[in-house]
Amino acid sequence: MISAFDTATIRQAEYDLVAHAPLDHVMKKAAGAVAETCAQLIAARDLARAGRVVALVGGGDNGGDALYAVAMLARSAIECDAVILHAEPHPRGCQAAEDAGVHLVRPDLSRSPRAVAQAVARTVIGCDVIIDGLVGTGGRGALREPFATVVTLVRAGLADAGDRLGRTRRQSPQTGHRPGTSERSRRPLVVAVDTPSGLGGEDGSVAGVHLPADVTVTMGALKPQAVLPPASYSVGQVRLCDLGVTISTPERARSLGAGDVGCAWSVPGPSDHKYTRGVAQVVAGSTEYPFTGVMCVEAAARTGAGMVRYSGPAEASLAVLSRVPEAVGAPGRFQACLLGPGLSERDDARIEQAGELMRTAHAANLPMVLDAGALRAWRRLVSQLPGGEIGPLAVLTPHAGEAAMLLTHLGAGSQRGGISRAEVEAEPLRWATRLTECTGAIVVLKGAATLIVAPGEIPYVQHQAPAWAGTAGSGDVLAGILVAVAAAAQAQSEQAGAELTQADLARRIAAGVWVHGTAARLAAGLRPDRPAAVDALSVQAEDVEPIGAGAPIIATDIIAAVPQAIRHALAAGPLRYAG
Ligand SMILES: NC(=O)C1=CN([C@@H]2O[C@H](COP(=O)(O)OP(=O)(O)OC[C@H]3O[C@@H](n4cnc5c(N)ncnc54)[C@H](OP(=O)(O)O)[C@@H]3O)[C@@H](O)[C@H]2O)[C@@H](O)CC1
Ligand SMILES: Nc1ncnc2c1ncn2[C@@H]1O[C@H](COP(=O)(O)OP(=O)(O)O)[C@@H](O)[C@H]1O
Repeated sequence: MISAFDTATIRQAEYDLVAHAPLDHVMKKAAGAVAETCAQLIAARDLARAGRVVALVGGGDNGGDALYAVAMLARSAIECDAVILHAEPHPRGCQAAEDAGVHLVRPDLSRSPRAVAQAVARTVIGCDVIIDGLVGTGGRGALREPFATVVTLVRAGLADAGDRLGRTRRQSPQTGHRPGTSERSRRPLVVAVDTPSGLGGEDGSVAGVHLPADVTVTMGALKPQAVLPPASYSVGQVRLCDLGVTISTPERARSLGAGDVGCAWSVPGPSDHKYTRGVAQVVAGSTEYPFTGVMCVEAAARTGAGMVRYSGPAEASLAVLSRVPEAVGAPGRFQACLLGPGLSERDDARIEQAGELMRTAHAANLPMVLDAGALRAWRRLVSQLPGGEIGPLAVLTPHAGEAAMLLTHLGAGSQRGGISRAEVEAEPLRWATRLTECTGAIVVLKGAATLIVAPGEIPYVQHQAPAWAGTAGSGDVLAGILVAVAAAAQAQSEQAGAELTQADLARRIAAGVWVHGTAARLAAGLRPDRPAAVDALSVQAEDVEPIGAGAPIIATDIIAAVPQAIRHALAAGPLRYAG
């Protein structure tokens, strides 16, 4: 499990730590992790020369970390510059850097932000690694000048370097030349100290310009920006430097890893059979989208449901049964239902059928997954339930557009009017939380990072899915996985004679989201574990996964890879013994 804590909590824990150990001692540990990371990245460039690092230094302890880091690198013969962008940089850090032979660049800070930024841009040209030590946890609000212009210009320079690299690659068919490893990684890599400068929001929101990192070496514990979108899209690979801080307050957000999923996963034993493994009922597909049901049903079956029942229009049923003959068309008992993928609001018969199943599930307190068409038909469906309440075991799976639509419909926005998709994308945690508050349901807000939020619970955020997963039908596959997971959770509770709780269901659903993302990774040819926050010193440079790694996939490829993803989770989970 990866846990992120509020910045204020971590800062307090750091204060408690430095009350017992000298701050410089702790800073040198932090700086050591940054230096080690830079050295690994440079080693992976396979250069004929020693490599060159430029640190951007602000006025706080974050700048101090950067200065100590370049001091360490300079002592191992790497050429280092430190650009001092504050009138009062960390004095002992400056001294250490100077003593180690770091070239200190001091732009005239009385000049315009553009002039200062140009001096920075000149210094970073041709370097291998930029250390971003402008601001860390002490950052407040949007970056001020000259940092904002410095960051804007450095970003533009990095984009340019990337473009030039792209042109080199495109030339290769004519020249027959294939860029080598060092050539391919010519763009300077950005290593953020603690947190990329400009990413200060506690809820993952981003205000103003920021410097995206390839690697973020974070100190003590993960900050919210490391896991919460959209900020988390700019942290690159996160490496945790364990300073030995102790935090006893609850997390801000958590992410399940393979081992957690392995623990949470229902595995059949000798006394199990299809009914104890969970029966999933799917209402999906329509005359307009007859194949949607195929994806939901096959995904549910491959996720391990004991049985999948399917209801849909005749042409869709035919498509489902010819692709998944194991599916059962007859109605009957079920432990969780999925309503909505490919459901057209104009298809009254199907909406009526979904409504009936929803009433059955609601009366029996069974989990139900509501996706796509069921979210659009919210008013018609939910008004039929006692008190118009969907219940705690409902799982809503909107993407940002559907979440905006539902929030608007529920009157959750400001008085001015509705909520837009862009607003949800800018503050996904805020709006997913609002949606759980309005409905009492578990909300799975889909995106590059998918949030799983239940009222009063610590939210889960899962980042496994590569961007290749954003393809038509991928959400239907997810919905199929989730109904199987929910059915298994309900079946297991029935076996144990206990009620399935919302918190337990939310955790299982997060495990299902992990399986979807990991299956997409495997299908795209990526290794199953996305490089994640781990011990700073144990990771190799090749663990930095570039954007665009992998290959295109279609939704059915994800389904095919589901068993392999589950196998990976079970292998990482606990050993299980019968009895
Ligand atoms: N404490 C510990 O135990 C350890 C702490 N460690 C490290 O220290 C970091 C925290 O250090 P910190 O508290 O000095 O804050 P830091 O992030 O450097 O920022 C302060 C500077 O930023 C400036 N500034 C703020 N907002 C700004 C804006 N919007 N735009 C522009 N400037 C802005 C602010 O300026 P001011 O507002 O004061 O004028 C001030 O100069 C933490 O992230 C970790 O890396 C490690 O060494 C391990 C041990
Ligand atoms: N950029 C992205 N990176 C990773 N996953 C993505 C990205 N964009 C979309 N996804 C995932 O793809 C799925 C798309 O779901 P949805 O929008 O409902 O598609 P559809 O309705 O076509 O099935 C979701 O699981 C979402 O998390």
